[in-house]
Amino acid sequence: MGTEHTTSEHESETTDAETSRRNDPSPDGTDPANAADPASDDPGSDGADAGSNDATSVDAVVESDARESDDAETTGGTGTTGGTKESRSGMMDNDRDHDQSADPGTKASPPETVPSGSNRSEANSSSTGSARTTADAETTDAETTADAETTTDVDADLDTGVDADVDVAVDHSPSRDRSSTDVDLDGVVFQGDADDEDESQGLFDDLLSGEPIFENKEVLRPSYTPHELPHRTDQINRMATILVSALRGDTPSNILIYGKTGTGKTASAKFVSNELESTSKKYDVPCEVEYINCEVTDTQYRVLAQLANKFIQQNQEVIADRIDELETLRSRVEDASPEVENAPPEVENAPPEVENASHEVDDAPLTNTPFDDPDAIDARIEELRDDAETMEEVPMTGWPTDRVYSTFFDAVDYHERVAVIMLDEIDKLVEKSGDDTLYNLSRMNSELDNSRISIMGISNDLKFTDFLDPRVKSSLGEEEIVFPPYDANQLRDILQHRADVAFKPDALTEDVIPLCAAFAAQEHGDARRALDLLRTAGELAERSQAEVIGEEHVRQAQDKIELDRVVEVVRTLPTQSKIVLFSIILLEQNGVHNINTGEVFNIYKRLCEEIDADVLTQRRVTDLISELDMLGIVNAVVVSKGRYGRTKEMSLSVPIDETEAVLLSDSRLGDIENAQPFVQARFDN
Ligand SMILES: Nc1ncnc2c1ncn2[C@@H]1O[C@H](COP(=O)(O)OP(=O)(O)OP(=O)(O)O)[C@@H](O)[C@H]1O
Repeated sequence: MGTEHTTSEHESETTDAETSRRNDPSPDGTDPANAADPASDDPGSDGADAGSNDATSVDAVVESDARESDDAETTGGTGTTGGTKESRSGMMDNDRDHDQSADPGTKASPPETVPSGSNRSEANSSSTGSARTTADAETTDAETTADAETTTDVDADLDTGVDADVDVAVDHSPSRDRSSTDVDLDGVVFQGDADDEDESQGLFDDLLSGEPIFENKEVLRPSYTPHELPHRTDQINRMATILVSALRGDTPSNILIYGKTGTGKTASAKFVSNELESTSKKYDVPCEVEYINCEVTDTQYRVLAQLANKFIQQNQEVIADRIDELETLRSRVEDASPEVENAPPEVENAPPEVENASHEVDDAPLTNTPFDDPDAIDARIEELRDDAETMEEVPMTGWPTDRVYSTFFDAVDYHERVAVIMLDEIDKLVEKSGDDTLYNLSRMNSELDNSRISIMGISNDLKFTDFLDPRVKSSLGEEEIVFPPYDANQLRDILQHRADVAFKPDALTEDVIPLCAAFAAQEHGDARRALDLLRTAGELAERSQAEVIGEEHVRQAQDKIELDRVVEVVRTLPTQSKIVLFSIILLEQNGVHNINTGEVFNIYKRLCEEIDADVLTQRRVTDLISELDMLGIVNAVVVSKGRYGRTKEMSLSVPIDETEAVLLSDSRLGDIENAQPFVQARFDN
């Protein structure tokens, strides 16, 4: 396999990319918010028109006018976007004056804007069942009806087996189409319920009728990559300082990033990677970042296979570009050639100015190229095609690991480049499959001829390096960057930046952000939790058709998130723990306070017998209670009973009804029809 040194036209690529970004009204070129939001199909304005072409076209004009005005507003926002995107790309070349505050997310939000203003009133007036038609609409419809009504004779073979002449009155008018489709069968008129077929029942209209609170909800989702990361400037600058060597053609040191969950590790690393890649394109320095989430890709085989396939894909693109360039060069050589007989016929017939132009362009196209004659170009094109053909993608299973490794090795070394491999949740990879992958990756540079790799590991487990081979540990941890938890004030800033983009102006009362920040600060300064709270509070407010989000919505959101967490934890408990928890619930339901281990054990035993489960010893049950305590499901304290020794007294820390419902949804516990007798018998043993 030959070695290709890239000469692809990065400058023109960059320009194209920038142009398309400027023209694109969405924050990232693709706006998941708009794509995902069902309201973007403008349900409000369509309802009335279903089934009538005439009506549809009339309304479509009105609607498109309304949309045009919306679009005009949207375009204003687009300018901001382009500016922000462009300014971001200056980070690696020390142009840090970019305006991070102009977040692209501020722009266009078609789904929410459609139902508001003039479109909104049209939506409301036109799509909620028969009583919905407005006076204006009726006038227009009435005018249209007179001309539009036609009658068609249809031979219908009915179920009765009788051929009958059926007169179908087809009414093209909007109003008739909306109200009925009447079938006249030998004088008997069957009234079809056109409302059922052609119109919505207004299910969504009420929900759409309130002012939307969100401007762009996606900005609060975990999948959104923010374009500004307050309170992470130091960490971002440190990463940039280390990685800038990649742009100088040197190998950057490996980096390990630590920090608790939700402290912005992934968001910051991705931000820096995007900057690195866009700057590398700008300066035409081959540098790529490959991201792997090791929670999902957690074996050596899969990590290497995924990397190999990504590099193979990139190599194919590089080869295709190179072949294009060579073919262009080849045709310039042909055009410049005096041997007219070699020229294709259409060139002979071309108008004189075209022929002259092509001769003017280049008299000696091979000067300053490694090729002496056209045959050498052809040979190189052939060689590149062979390379592309021999690059075989790695299947997701089935190959021996050393074959996967060598395929990855060849792929990464195919041309000159610096590759940064970002291993998110790197501790999960080590936990699942040891440190072989990291060992192999960290010693690759000494064997690579054309390329260099650098590893960026991200982990929220500070201790995972304890399990690494000392060589791997020292190589991986060349640079370490710690992400401390956010405090409430920092979370407040983060939320404020996002809220400015996510919500309509004045959608939040002033205590909402501080409260979300305070709740999340209690959860070890987790920005993800803070954003979830804010989004959920907005959704709850929207659901209750409130005009603004208030403190009560944040509290409800906190309860909801907490409950969701509990439900998930309880649902995934092992059966034995579920039986223990169910015993505690039964005791609480019967008014027992300060429940002790003995009481729990007695009921637990009965329940196990009832559902044919193994009965564990009381000591094991005590351990399971401690685990439930650690998960925050029960609150257990050890109390001394004097000469009777010590015991655990416990109470439930989670909502009793919801927890019971989750437990009973387990097929084994759900079989217990009436558990009361077990509780009555709790003192029997
Ligand atoms: N400084 C910040 N500014 C804006 N948003 C932030 C900031 N820090 C974190 N976030 C947001 O918080 C969420 C969690 O961040 P991220 O995924 O980067 O955390 P993490 O430290 O990688 O967490 P984990 O270890 O659980 O993967 C993301 O939605 C991210 O956009």
